[in-house]
Amino acid sequence: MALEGKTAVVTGAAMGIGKAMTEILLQNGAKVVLLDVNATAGESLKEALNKEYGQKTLFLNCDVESEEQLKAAFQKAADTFGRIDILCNNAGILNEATWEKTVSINLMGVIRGSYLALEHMNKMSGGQGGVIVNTASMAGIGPFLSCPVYTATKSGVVGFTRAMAAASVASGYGIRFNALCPGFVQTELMSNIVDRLGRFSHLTDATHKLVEKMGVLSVSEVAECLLELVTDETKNGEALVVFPKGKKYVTFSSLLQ
Ligand SMILES: NC(=O)c1ccc[n+]([C@@H]2O[C@H](COP(=O)([O-])OP(=O)(O)OC[C@H]3O[C@@H](n4cnc5c(N)ncnc54)[C@H](O)[C@@H]3O)[C@@H](O)[C@H]2O)c1
Ligand SMILES: CCCCC[C@H](O)/C=C/C=C\C=C\C=C\[C@@H](O)[C@@H](O)CCCC(=O)O
Repeated sequence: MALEGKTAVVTGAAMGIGKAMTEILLQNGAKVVLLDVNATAGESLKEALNKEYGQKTLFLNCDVESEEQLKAAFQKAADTFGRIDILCNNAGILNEATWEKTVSINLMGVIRGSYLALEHMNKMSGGQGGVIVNTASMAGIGPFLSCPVYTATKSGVVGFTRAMAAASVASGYGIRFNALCPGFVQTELMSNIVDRLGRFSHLTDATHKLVEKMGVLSVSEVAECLLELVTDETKNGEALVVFPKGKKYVTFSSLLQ
């Protein structure tokens, strides 16, 4: 998929991985609608990006926990740029103390965004198709001992993404669905780890040891992998794991073989 003339929506776009995703999509010719609850960071980033890339971005203050806000944001995106071709369901938090909120944002927010995007992208209802990339985590592939609920949300994102990829093929939606599964990435989400682990804060040292063992990625390394999942039209139903040493497409064994 060439990105010139295409429009992307990125959730959690104001900082971290979402900001890097936004930048690489702009660098490759797409228009980008940034959605985030952090209006200060989002507006500031939009201004900076419009200076660098021309009027090719829109920032909308949007909470992925809200069906109403997401619905309005997708409509504004379509009204402004005429189409939605790419969705990056990236917004996410890590907080085992507020685990219901973690589920609502990380998993339910991805489902909400995917279903609302279908209304605009689905070839069976007048859309032009496209691609949806859901930001999961390496914790969505292997259990992360100090974050069981976070692990559950990311495992759910992987499962939902793969099922939607199959449903899309069977239904003729014309939309590819892929999961992006980074290891540890240097962002705000990795700050104050002890406070994020809630009842598992006694496992902070074990977590730090895992970080040391696995290393830490830059947001740019993750964004490069997003670009691959967006532009390579052979990729559908994939889970791409990203490590500091490289990347790997996960092979899932079939239960029927
Ligand atoms: N940092 C890592 O080690 C790492 C690794 C793998 C996966 N991830 C995932 O990557 C995604 C981005 O995380 P990050 O590391 O860039 O974190 P971050 O905290 O730096 O950025 C997250 C962004 O999402 C926004 N956000 C949070 N809740 C929101 C909501 N309800 N609605 C809209 N926006 C919201 C925040 O305001 C922020 O701008 C998350 O899904 C996270 O689980 C992170
Ligand atoms: C505290 C920061 C949280 C960041 C969350 C983010 O999503 C990153 C997750 C990164 C890695 C998760 C790794 C999970 C690994 C498990 O599969 C574990 O079982 C691997 C054991 C590795 C080993 O000891 O050989």
